[in-house]
Amino acid sequence: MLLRAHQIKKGFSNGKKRIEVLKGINFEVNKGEKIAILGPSGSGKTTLLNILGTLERPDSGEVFWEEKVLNFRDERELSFIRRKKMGFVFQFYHLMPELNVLENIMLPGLMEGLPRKEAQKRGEELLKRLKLSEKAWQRIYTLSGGERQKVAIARAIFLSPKILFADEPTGNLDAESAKEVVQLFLELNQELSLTLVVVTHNLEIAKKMDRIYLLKEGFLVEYSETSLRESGD
Ligand SMILES: Nc1ncnc2c1ncn2[C@@H]1O[C@H](COP(=O)(O)OP(=O)(O)OP(=O)(O)O)[C@@H](O)[C@H]1O
Repeated sequence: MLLRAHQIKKGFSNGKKRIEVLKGINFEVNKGEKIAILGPSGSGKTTLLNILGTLERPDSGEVFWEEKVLNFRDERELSFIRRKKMGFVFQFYHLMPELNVLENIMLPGLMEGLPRKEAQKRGEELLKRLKLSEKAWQRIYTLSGGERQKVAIARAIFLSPKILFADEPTGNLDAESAKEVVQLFLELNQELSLTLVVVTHNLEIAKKMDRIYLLKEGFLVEYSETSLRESGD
């Protein structure tokens, strides 16, 4: 077991009103597995992903990383796991516009103290793998959405994480680019045994994963194809 969540609860207070978003989530993912999380808008998918990725603290419940319970008060431990073991990809890429493609990809390495030469070598290898070598020196604004997302994925896997969290990674892409990005996820999963947790609204993408979870009314349920059809989500 790589990552497990037990009875996660999380709510938010907006002024006087309090909403309970996650009401007791149980979740697990094994090494090398591909998981999709589906759910209506506002159901708490991002909140859950943030908690699994140690970016946000649950109100109660536990998250286990490789069977060890995480202490959400120990920011040093959390940040170590987040930086070394986890990669993140977002809908709007979150790339640095003032840097070129290669510099964006190298950034996690440089921040971990990797010598520039080594970081550049690794960055160039990744660009080659993604068939984006000729874009290395271009600025981000000159790339298409699909290319930007591939660069974001290269940056996310720069330090060889064990798990990649993707929050609506194709939400801003046309159908063709979305297909390419999903194909890249599947290849990386195969080649690197990269564990994937993908939040998506797209059922076709979800079906490419090993398992699908549905988040609804605060609870997460594992869904089979038949029950997905029946629920209409
Ligand atoms: N920091 C916060 N403060 C207050 N409310 C929040 C906060 N973060 C999330 N929420 C609320 O929690 C609920 C779940 O939000 P979340 O972004 O996790 O949903 P989601 O399923 O990812 O939605 P979408 O599919 O639209 O991205 C929403 O009602 C949102 O407004």
